[in-house]
Amino acid sequence: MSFQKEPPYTHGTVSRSAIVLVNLGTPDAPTRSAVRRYLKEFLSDPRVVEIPRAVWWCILNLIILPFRSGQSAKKYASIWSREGSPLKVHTQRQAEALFGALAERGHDGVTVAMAMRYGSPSLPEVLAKLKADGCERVAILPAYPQYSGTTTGSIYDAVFDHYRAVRNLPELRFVRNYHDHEAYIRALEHSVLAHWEAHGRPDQLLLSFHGVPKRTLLLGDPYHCECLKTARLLAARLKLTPQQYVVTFQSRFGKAEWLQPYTAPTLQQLARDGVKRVDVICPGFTSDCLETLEEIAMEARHDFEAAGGEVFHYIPCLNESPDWIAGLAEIAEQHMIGWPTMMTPAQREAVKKDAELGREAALRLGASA
Ligand SMILES: C=CC1=C(C)c2cc3[nH]c(cc4nc(cc5[nH]c(cc1n2)c(C)c5CCC(=O)O)C(CCC(=O)O)=C4C)c(C)c3C=C
Ligand SMILES: [Fe+2]
Ligand SMILES: [Fe+2]
Repeated sequence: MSFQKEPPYTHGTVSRSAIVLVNLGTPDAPTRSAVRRYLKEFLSDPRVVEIPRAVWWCILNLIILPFRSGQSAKKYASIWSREGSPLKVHTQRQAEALFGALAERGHDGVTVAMAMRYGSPSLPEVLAKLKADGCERVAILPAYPQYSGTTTGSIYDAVFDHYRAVRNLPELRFVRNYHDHEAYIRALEHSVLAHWEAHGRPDQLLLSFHGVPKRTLLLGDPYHCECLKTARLLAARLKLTPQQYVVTFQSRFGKAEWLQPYTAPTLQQLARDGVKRVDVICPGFTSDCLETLEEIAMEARHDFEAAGGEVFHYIPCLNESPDWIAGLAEIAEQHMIGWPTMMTPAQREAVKKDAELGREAALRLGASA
């Protein structure tokens, strides 16, 4: 292990602060080879699949990647937009809107960047760029409201791994979760109410969260409890009785038991039980993506209708809704307490000048060494 060469510390610099909005990641293109590259990186993360490495290496490389890459590529092709993968497009727009919202709240000196845990732009490249730009304070804001070791925990790993080689570290803050944050629940509530105002109310509201292996719950992962709390808080805001909503888990992967009840069989059962209209919301996803647009809005709709259900509504993710951008700004603000984010133009000028002085000093030192 060797540390990076860095410019010498320049005393008295008014440095910058940054928020990094981090999402899961997505392939670069809806093609077999791009999906394979993405799945290989994602599914090689020991936080995601907790199977002894040698055994998993064989399963992943000999079975999963050869078969799943092509199948998933077809699914990605069905949701791909002209601008690219919906997950990345929404995360980028959220970052831009968050920058605007923070500026409006007076946090002029704050950079907002987006990064992907897998694929691009990668966390290491984004964190390195922030350092090069003189950011000495970094807050990591995962796109996941509910904490899970498989997602949020893995972002912590990637951030720490990156900084292992850095000598002069920034001040670091992590948003661990916001499953019960007032601003998040409020944004969900408004999104559901707006949908019901436009389209009327369903017989049942189904809240579908991404699943994880049941084993992770038994080993202490709080994800399941946080999903249930989100659901309970949202149902209370919507004044729903326990009979009017159901919580399910989707996207099961492999043969092991995952969190139950599963989304698709529940929808089929609801249809068989005579539920005519169901509305589905996916509160654990803050951006629409493959799992919501294909697995829910296409596949799950088909499952419900094929089992006799009549009307299926998918309520979109929070994406760039003004309520959610305000929510993100509130959450970010709470993690910037104590940061000198309200820079005057003179202070910003000083940042630039100090950075130039630092570079010049580094060059002089380099030349005389
Ligand atoms: C193999 C195990 C998986 C675990 C554990 C897991 C947890 C998990 N994932 C999300 C959010 C997303 N997952 C997405 C896609 C996706 N997830 C898995 C597997 C696991 N996820 C796979 C193999 C895939 C790829 C698609 C496929 O081949 O089926 C996505 C969408 C990405 C996109 O490009 O649109 C998201 C978002 C959470 C929140 C989570 C645990 C809480
Ligand atoms: Fe997933
Ligand atoms: Fe899926």
